[in-house]
Amino acid sequence: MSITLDILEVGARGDGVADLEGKRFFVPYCLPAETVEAEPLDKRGDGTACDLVEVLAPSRHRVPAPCLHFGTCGGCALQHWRRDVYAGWKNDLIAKALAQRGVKAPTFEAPVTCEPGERRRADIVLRCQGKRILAGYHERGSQNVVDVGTCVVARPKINTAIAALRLAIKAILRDGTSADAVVNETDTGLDVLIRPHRKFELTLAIRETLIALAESADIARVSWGDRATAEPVIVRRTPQLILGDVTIEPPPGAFLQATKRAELVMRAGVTAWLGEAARTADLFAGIGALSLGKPGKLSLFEYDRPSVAAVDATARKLGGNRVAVQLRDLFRRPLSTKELDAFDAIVLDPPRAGAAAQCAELAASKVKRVVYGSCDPGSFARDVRTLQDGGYRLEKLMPIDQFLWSAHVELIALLTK
Ligand SMILES: C[S@@+](CC[C@H](N)C(=O)[O-])C[C@H]1O[C@@H](n2cnc3c(N)ncnc32)[C@H](O)[C@@H]1O
Repeated sequence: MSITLDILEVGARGDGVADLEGKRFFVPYCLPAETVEAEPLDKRGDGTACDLVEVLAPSRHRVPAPCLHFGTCGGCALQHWRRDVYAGWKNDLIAKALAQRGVKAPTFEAPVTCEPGERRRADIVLRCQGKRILAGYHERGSQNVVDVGTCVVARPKINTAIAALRLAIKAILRDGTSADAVVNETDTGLDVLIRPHRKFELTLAIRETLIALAESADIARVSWGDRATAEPVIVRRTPQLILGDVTIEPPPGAFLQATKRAELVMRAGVTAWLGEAARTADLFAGIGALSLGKPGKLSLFEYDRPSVAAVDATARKLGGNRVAVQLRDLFRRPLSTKELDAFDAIVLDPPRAGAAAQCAELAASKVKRVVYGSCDPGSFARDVRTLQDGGYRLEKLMPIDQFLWSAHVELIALLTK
């Protein structure tokens, strides 16, 4: 049975939040001050998740969504919100998380916003359903696949690859089977890793299909298999990322910042805020996108083997002993305070869970400058509180909206001691 709700705010997951008779409700695709009809579904946290049935009284900030799939596709949650008001909400997510942890925050730097058509990394689901191949993203809250013609946030070349993958995979998948494709746009072209969801022998016929796929969509490299064991089937050009004066060949399916603009802004933050630090450590370094090319000695720490191998190959090409990389699980074995004290500056850019154990060690260190990149305001605020208790000040913070129209937000921050 549906109920009528007044939406109070948009919560951290991008849903409208309402209170009715002391109970909390979460409704997708709503905006503050709207009255909506909603269908209560399941319990979620301290409230109930609902389906939106109808917007009865729309907000004056509601705008037409630019994508046909909006409302079904799980990729975007907030295309219906006027851009400036939406941008302010993203800043508030960070400010609220810091305030909840009692962190003293500076006035934020002007936020960096990314535009439609800028996403250079996409995880595409490929599924054979009867005679059809579906190629796109999961539906919101479901394992169903939305067959996406054009993704408005993705780079045009990624859309070309989705269309070509849909055609090519028809010759590979049988009814009821699926795969996914990590599509990265590098600085020298598309790098596609196809991961079948069950064991598939890489036959000659599949190889020929993948070679034809690469030709048809001008893909630089197509690989097959898991990230750890991926086999490049065709390399028409070497995928490369250009990081200042340094060039690196990312492994198939490598983590890339979601937009090139965000990568450049974050690199510029590291350069400007760390200055000429003689010895820098980059923790959770991935392929070194934030630090490679920096002056001085650089030590990178990362637990993904293919990324470490890629950085090591680049370090060897550079020669000398300026760049070193270590395979290390920083959740289980964070750098100790003593190890950290060997550096003048630290860059850290952990996954969504943040870096609790590493920040406990860092808080007790003598390191003067820390640049922290984060994609989760909650874990960031928790870690900064630990650093603040250890004597660090949060000096600068720049919000970066590289996950356009989702509830996620990136940021880069400077802490000093
Ligand atoms: C947000 S990405 C940042 C990568 C890099 N800084 C960049 O800008 O491309 C987080 C990185 O942390 C790595 N990572 C995740 N868990 C880790 C762990 N326990 N120890 C070390 N690295 C980890 C991931 O493999 C990934 O490369």
